[in-house]
Amino acid sequence: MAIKLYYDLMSQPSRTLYILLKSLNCNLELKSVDLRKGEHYSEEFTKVNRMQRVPVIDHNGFVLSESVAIVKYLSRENIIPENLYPRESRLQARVEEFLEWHHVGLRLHCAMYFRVKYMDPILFGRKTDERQIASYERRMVSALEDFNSKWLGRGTPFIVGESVTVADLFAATELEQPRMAGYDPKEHFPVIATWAQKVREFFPHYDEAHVILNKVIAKQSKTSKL
Ligand SMILES: N[C@@H](CCC(=O)N[C@@H](CS)C(=O)NCC(=O)O)C(=O)O
Repeated sequence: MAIKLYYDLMSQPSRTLYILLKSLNCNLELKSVDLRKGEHYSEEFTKVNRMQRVPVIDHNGFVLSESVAIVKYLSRENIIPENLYPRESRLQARVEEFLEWHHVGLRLHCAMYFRVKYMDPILFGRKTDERQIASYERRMVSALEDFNSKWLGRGTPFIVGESVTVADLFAATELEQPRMAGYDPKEHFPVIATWAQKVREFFPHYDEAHVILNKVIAKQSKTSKL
């Protein structure tokens, strides 16, 4: 039986699951939910996820939201292999230590900067106050400094040691998001740039998952040059 993935490639945790599940060659059924068209508010999708958010999986009738809960479940079901989600207790704890930190330590700040600078003007048709943007940017940069020095930059190429895990994928897809609002963490943090390139090279579907995002960025830079 297939795993259905409800997703939108504009969503960071959706991209994580898309890249991960595609790389596993499992029987994957993709169910696109276009957030920009408000498809997540439809009656049909609300029946799938009462929280009206992506990503969601449906594994043989078992429906689950929240990306971290999803990767934990798929690991227990032996769908995510051990190299990406370690089974050894302490190694697994290290991955989960990052996943716990990630949501409030990194994702919150990158996502809020993206939301305030990029999404709000689109959604509400008004420009956000520059001081407000600067304040969100400061918080994001501080989070990136922590990520750069306290999770990376500790002498190993990846967040948990010598090889890629889901922790790296969650972080890498998140750090793509502020690029749409004009801030590329790779341009400011060389350690992040080196690590991000390795994560990108590891996952065969990484670029494919970022095609739409890259198109948005390319369109913006074309418009700003006019
Ligand atoms: N903690 C959730 C976050 C899910 C989430 O916030 N999804 C966003 C896209 S990244 C969404 O569906 N937003 C729709 C909305 O807020 O209306 C996870 O990790 O899966």
